[in-house]
Amino acid sequence: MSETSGQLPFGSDLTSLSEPSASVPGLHYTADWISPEAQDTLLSSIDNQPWSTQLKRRVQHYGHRYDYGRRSVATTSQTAVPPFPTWARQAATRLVSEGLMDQEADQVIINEYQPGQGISAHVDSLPHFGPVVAALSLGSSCLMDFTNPEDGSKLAVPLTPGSLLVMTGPARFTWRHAIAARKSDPGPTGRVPRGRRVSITFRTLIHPSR
Ligand SMILES: O=C(O)CCC(=O)C(=O)O
Ligand SMILES: [Fe+2]
Repeated sequence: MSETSGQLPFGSDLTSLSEPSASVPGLHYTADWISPEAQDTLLSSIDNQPWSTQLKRRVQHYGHRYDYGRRSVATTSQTAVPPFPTWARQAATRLVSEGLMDQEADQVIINEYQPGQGISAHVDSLPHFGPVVAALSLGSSCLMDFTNPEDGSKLAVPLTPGSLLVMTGPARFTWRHAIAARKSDPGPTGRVPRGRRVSITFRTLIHPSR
């Protein structure tokens, strides 16, 4: 794999991608972190939540709400933010027991992407979130684009359903991550159409009261 750029193999046969960290220091990818059955169960739990389906890009927070517009952790609406459901607590505990997070996550965000939707390049808020960010992918695959603003290095990481992506060190603090707003991704044998993707991101808050 190229050190600074390139596209990893992407397609239905992608089962053994194991080292995007070879190119992005601090990035750890685990395919099949949860089974297909567990993915179905999680998606059902998420889909049975009584939240709005009217939002263009559906977002749900647990534990605390982070307001991307204001770049702050919302305090006024704390009571409107549900505590972790059991499945989120179990996953947060597992992340610690497997040594992937030092501290148990106390904030979870769920993002839903319909084909054509993405997320612009960013670093998760440095003042608000701790040193490890872990994202679990459900539903459709997609490519996540990592860019190092210091030297322009790029890497596209395929996120397959059931996979876990953990960002630490430079991957967390320096590199930007993004998902292009498009309906398909380039693959080795042509375009790979996207379906609905749901991600669950686990983070720790540095200042929960701010
Ligand atoms: O959808 C994802 O996997 C990533 C979401 C993300 O980067 C974020 O909410 O900060
Ligand atoms: Fe992010």
